Amino acid sequence: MCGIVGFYGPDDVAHDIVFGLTALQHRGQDAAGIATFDGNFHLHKGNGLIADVFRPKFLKKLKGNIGIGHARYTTQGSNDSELAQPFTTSYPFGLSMVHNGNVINFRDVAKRLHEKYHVLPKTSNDLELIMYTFASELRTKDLDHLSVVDIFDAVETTQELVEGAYATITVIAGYGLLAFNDPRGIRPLVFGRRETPNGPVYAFSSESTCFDYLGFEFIKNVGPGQAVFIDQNFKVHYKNPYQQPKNFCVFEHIYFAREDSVIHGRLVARERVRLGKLLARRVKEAGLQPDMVIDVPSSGYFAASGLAEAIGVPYRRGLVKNNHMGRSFIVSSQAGREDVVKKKLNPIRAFVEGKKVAVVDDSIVRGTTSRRIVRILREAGAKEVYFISSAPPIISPCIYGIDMAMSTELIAANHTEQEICDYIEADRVIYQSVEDLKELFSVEKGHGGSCFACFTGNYPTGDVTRYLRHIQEERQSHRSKKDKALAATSVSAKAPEPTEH
Ligand SMILES: O=P(O)(O)OC[C@H]1O[C@H](OP(=O)(O)OP(=O)(O)O)[C@H](O)[C@@H]1O
Ligand SMILES: NC(=O)CC[C@H](N)C(=O)O
Ligand code: SF4
Ligand SMILES: [Mg+2]
Repeated sequence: MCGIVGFYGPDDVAHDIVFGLTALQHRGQDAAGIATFDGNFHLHKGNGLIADVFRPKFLKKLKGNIGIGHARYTTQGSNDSELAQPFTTSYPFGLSMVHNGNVINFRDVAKRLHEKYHVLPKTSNDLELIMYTFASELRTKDLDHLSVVDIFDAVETTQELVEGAYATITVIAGYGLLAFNDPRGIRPLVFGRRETPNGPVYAFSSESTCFDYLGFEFIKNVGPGQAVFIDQNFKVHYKNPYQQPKNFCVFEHIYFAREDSVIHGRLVARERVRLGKLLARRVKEAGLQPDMVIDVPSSGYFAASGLAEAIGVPYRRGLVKNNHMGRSFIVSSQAGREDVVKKKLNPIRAFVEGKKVAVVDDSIVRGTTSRRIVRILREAGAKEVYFISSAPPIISPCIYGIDMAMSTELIAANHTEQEICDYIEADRVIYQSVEDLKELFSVEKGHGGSCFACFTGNYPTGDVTRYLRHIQEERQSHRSKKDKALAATSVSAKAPEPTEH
């Protein structure tokens, strides 16, 4: 995931950036960063949530009427704070860049940068590869008179060379604010504008929800291969330098994006209700007659309400979530995820006791959440528990910016539905069908093409075996380091045994 924003207007933009990132916090909790420019770049980044990283004293230093921000959910490299975005470079121009996504041909891109430009990325964050490819292409232009055509040319070469998913925003010092998407538009990016007494402010954001908070008017999606550049005179330039057929991530609709965001013209909440309604047929075919439908908060809510409506049984909130625990799925170690799930959800016994409960979640990834939930519902007295997933079984890793890259972790990649049901100790497991999902997001229904790779194994960028092999090795080494560190912390954080006197 990752949340990105960029602002350019007549006044300082740091506060807008912080508000914008806060609205996108659900997209990344590992680290956050902001870069602004007022003749010099001002950069502040660190590990943690937006509210922790950007205390008021740091905000004061972030001067400038142009800037970008990032909420990171690590998919490449480690969680170290120096790998947090934005990244900056000073040659051939001052550039500062953020991205959401994942580069999959990073070895080829790194090799070319080295051989052709003698550039060596300093870290393992894939953002550097996009940024240096773009910067290196700018070097080939007339550096005294960089034009909009030159900028879009450099975007085109970057889009041709860099494979994978990348929605990007870049401050080009002294020139303006640029946003471009990968050729297939896998990740979301929207463009908007707000009028102020001093002139217009332009903004880019991963999701439109951020515009609602900040009073921006939506202008357009920055879709497949598209680029938008706002120059120093606040003139907006559009170009589609290099496009491939659209393959927007369908999982953004199922889970990642916020319910109040509109993505490619579709309100996320409404699509989730539709997904819930589609599940009704499967529940009926299985002969299930639940007494109530409950959701796994928060992201299961809309699908649960859609299912309840379609099968004519009451919806209840049967599980209460501690909102301060964050998303378990994007915690980067298994031990950490289990800890979050444990502390996060509490059942309402009076509602579920003695009932046949259909519990709806957006998806089952590793099975950590579902297993725990079935258990707590049974402990609270539920007579039967049917676990219903509004996503189909996830059988293949995502390589486009979602951290479920290891097949070994995906429960549906290696187990039948019955085995999953046994593992999570439910009376029945029901999944959305891939056909129904494809029908809902079909080209005919005006959605354009979608990526369904984690449900089908067909990747829009073609054969990805080489990438998968490499990333699995890399993940394994980061994970084991992380899990060891977490285990060590939980031991040292344990209360000391009372001593006898
Ligand atoms: O099978 P698992 O590996 O447990 O992953 C699936 C769970 O992860 C997500 O929830 P999460 O707690 O991350 O966030 P949410 O509060 O936004 O639903 C998702 O909504 C599922 O509940
Ligand atoms: N989820 C993302 O978009 C991650 C962006 C980038 N690959 C990183 O790890 O920082
Ligand atoms: S593989 Fe799945 S999660 Fe990844 S981009 Fe495609 S649909 Fe989205
Ligand atoms: Mg969840």
